Amino acid sequence: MKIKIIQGNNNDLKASDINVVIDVIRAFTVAHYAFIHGTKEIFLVNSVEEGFNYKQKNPQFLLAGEVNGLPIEGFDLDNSPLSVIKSDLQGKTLIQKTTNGVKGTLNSLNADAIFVTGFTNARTTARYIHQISHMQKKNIQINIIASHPTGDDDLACAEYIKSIIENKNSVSAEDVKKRIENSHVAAKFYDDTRPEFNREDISLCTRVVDSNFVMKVNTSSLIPKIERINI
Ligand SMILES: O=C(O)[C@H](CS(=O)(=O)O)OP(=O)(O)O
Ligand SMILES: [Mg+2]
Repeated sequence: MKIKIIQGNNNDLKASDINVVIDVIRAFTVAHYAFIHGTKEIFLVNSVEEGFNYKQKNPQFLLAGEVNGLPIEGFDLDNSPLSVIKSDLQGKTLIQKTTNGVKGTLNSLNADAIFVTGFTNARTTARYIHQISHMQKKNIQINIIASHPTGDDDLACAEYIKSIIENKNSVSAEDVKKRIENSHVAAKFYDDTRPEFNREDISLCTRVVDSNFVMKVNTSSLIPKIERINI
């Protein structure tokens, strides 16, 4: 098995067996809590305009995401896990647009299987990938994409996932949590002059939330979507 960690949301990746795209702060933490709170599926779009166009055709869908980390006028949800856990998302379909996680995923579709995760579901996702990769006969190629180009939050999580897939378990969850909290990406959430960013979001991003599902991208629809795969 070959596992490569790649940073950034705009990589030109060669075809692989499995891609795992990580966004801890905050897109795939949002996605994980959204599924826990009943979301059915999450379509991924590259731009605000694409989101509005898709919503126009499907007015019952909810738009979620950010530009520069901030809420988007006309969207139903921002990119905050705190907002998500306070919302009724039972049976809802979301359309998600974010800077790193969503963009990084839409640029990582060249694989037989694509998973997304934050830290909350990292261990579950890594154990699942460990399992399925050992069921394969061939020497498989796995890319772990830490979607923030420079953020240690996603990189720490990528190293954690890699160590679990390899069954080395050499990176502790506690260390990853500290690296997420100390990453430059997290700083604005602790800055009292930026009340639009809530530190509770980082608290929600740094918990292990055990759940019985992984988040897999379905590329067979016109617009790729994240689905909940029960394991
Ligand atoms: O809203 C977020 O957490 C980020 C944007 S920024 O890094 O805060 O500007 O988007 P994401 O795609 O969730 O990394
Ligand atoms: Mg991020």
